[in-house]
Amino acid sequence: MDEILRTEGLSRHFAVGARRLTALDDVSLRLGAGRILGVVGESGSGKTTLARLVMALDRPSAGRVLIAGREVSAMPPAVLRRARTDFQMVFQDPYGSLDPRQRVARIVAEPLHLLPDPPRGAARRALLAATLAEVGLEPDALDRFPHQFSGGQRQRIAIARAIVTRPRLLVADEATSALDVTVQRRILDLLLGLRAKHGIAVLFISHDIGVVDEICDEIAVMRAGRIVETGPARDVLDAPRAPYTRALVAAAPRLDTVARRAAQAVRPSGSGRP
Ligand SMILES: Nc1ncnc2c1ncn2[C@@H]1O[C@H](COP(=O)(O)OP(=O)(O)OP(=O)(O)O)[C@@H](O)[C@H]1O
Repeated sequence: MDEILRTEGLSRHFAVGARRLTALDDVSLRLGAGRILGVVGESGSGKTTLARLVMALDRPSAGRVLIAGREVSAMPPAVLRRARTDFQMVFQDPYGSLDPRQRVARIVAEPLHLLPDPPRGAARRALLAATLAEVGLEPDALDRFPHQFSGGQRQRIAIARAIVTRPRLLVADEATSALDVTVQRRILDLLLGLRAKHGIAVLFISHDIGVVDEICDEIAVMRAGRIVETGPARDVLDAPRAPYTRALVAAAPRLDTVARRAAQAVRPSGSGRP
């Protein structure tokens, strides 16, 4: 496997008063180039902590993060800054994650300062317009402000910002959770399109197993900071081994297919596939 992301024995403890809280406990994951790995689990299971460690926004208490073979969790700041062109993040809140005072051109261009020789003038404008086209927005969007766009369009702007340096890894933390179902579908299609066209790998973090089902090749199920089950999406969803995964699949609210799987998963003899 041409590996883009690997975490090895990743742990993160926080001091909460006199107590030590373990947010992440010995998490080892691998993500191949151009693959989509879903990390699913309920609130508080450690998903955002994992995302922040992968993005090197936080340092692990133990273990390490390697992106394209380089240990980002131990890089000095100047080296890390350059490496960041290779991995970018899309956040949950399409309203809060874009600065309302800046025009879209400025917002999307923000990561370009990480490049050793950022494009300027007409070349910069052309790159920004081409990047907007990649996410399905017209070039005139560059001169507008975030409030002039819908939630789904804002998330497209956030994705444009994340791909402007042509990263090989996107970390999407609940990136579709604030959107209604039809808009959510279109954003998932956009991520799938970017993977197909550019081979971008995605670490797709969500509490929603139905959404994960729609987009992911592999799934890691998290509970209380630990991975309880991991494997190809079809295997994990069609025949969950861990009781916790079975309960998650059974509780998935939306998709008929998921409900069908849940019925199978809870049948005593139910390891068969639909
Ligand atoms: N900076 C921090 N200080 C103290 N505790 C923290 C900190 N960050 C996270 N935690 C705790 O770590 C645990 C995991 O939190 P995390 O945000 O990673 O979970 P999550 O799965 O992303 O949940 P959610 O979907 O609600 O964001 C929680 O108990 C949380 O309260």
